Amino acid sequence: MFKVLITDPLSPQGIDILRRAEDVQIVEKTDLAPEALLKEIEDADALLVRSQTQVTAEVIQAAKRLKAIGRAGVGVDNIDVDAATGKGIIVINAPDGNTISTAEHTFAMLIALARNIPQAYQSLIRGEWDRKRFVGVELRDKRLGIIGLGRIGTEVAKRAKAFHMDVLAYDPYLTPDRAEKIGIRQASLDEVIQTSDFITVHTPLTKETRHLIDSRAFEKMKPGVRILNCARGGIIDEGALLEAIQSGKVAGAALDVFETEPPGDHPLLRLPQVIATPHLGASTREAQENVAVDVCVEILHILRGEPFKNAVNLPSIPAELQEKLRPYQSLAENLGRFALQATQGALCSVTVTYSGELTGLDTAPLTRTILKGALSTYLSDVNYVNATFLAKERGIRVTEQKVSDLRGFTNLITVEVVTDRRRRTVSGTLLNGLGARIINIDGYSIDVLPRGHLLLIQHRDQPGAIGRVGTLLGKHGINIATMQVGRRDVGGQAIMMLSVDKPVPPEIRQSLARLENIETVQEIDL
Ligand SMILES: NC(=O)c1ccc[n+]([C@@H]2O[C@H](COP(=O)([O-])OP(=O)(O)OC[C@H]3O[C@@H](n4cnc5c(N)ncnc54)[C@H](O)[C@@H]3O)[C@@H](O)[C@H]2O)c1
Ligand SMILES: O=C(O)[C@H](O)COP(=O)(O)O
Repeated sequence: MFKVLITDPLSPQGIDILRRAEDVQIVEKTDLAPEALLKEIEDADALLVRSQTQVTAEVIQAAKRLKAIGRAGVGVDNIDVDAATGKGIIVINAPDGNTISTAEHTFAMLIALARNIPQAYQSLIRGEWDRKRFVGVELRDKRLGIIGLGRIGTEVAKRAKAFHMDVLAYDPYLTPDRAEKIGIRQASLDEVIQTSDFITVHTPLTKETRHLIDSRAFEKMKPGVRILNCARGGIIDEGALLEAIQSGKVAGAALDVFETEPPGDHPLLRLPQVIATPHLGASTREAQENVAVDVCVEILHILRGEPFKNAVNLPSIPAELQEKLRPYQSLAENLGRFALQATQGALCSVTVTYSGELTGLDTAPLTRTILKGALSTYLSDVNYVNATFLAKERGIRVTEQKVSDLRGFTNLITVEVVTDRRRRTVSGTLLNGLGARIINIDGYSIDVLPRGHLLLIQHRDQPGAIGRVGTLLGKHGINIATMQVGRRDVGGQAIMMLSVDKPVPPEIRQSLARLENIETVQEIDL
């Protein structure tokens, strides 16, 4: 039974999906105090949140079984994604479900800001009839500067064009092709800031975008500019905005989000030029249904070990590529495990070489699997999510290359590991209809099924060495299932690769290593 903890209000349409799942126990506790969350998360398998719950490193550390954190929405700035990645916890979001709602909300704010609608309404319900004070401005022919032209920014741009606005956008990751397709002009941040009549931000809140609009930016703006933030508090420096409004530089601002939420008695909210909503961008029935359904479906997939999408801490793999790589996954993991177990010592670097039909594919997911296999030799909590992160954290160099040398196979994966003790190279292939095989170790050709208990013995190619190994294992009741011998020169260095029916205890391995002409003995468990 999987415990799914829900700590922010989620649409019942999503929760019902989990309710119908026989392997899920739902614990729905919104407004948990931080201490109570630390307790409740301990035995949870998944956590579902919106933007309110602060999923800090402390919360993630307290979790003993957590496999996934689902964000029913876009922004994950309330989740310590690095801490989750370090612990191998998948973080997913629901990026598409609230785009239209947030774009429409931004547009509602834009019009309300241009025509002073909230202020006029307040005045009217106070019993006044003031038509002079609330004279607004038209949107037609005004320049709208959009900072961040992703999903929401693009929808805002389309609506602005319908209102005959002159749309300019700054987004460092926007290609000229996309800008042309949307029908807007791409510009530098400075041009957007200096020439726009309205400026709206639609970036995530990151180290790069925090206070992207600060006092220096306000200085460069056109007098009378109007500012909108329906993305994240903190992209605009609230102190600088306050000064810019008070000085008369900025004519008005529309804010849906704040650096601290709720903002409390914020000085910006006391200014008549500021209109605001309490983070309502995604608050429509449609958006909430969309994001809750999306995230609940995906969380079930993750818990059940099925393919899923929208992971924030994993690169997304197109379904077609996943299909092509799937047969190689187990070989890749076993090559990683084999290489490091056969080598021992502190891992310094891993080089993976792909040949044959693999050269035409994006093999990064396989390299990640190889790393997972290798690191699982000495780390207990390594998984597909944190393998690359843990390797980086430990300063392990990971290199991927593609070559045409196939040695007669249609596909070939070669893993070279370098530890503080030695270097080892292991190659494997997927044989058509016969499954995976390890076909080479350090240049010695072999043919071994990568599974079960294996013994890798390095010896000198002398008469009697093989017999002595067989006799000693037999004496201790260890049955040899298969044995392969590889050598380069007669009488020189050689290897034996044995698969045995049960684990070989350390004292027997030591006895084997003391036999005449035997040099090293490594046990490998796959
Ligand atoms: N108010 C709300 O209720 C609400 C609802 C949904 C989303 N949001 C916020 O809106 C943000 C945008 O959502 P989205 O779905 O459009 O995301 P998105 O990922 O589709 O778009 C973000 C865009 O910002 C751009 N960007 C990143 N760094 C930038 C920088 N330094 N300068 C300029 N552009 C930069 C990216 O290239 C991308 O195109 C989310 O991150 C979230 O914080 C708020
Ligand atoms: O990033 C988002 O999706 C929005 O800010 C919505 O946040 P919410 O789920 O708390 O409304």
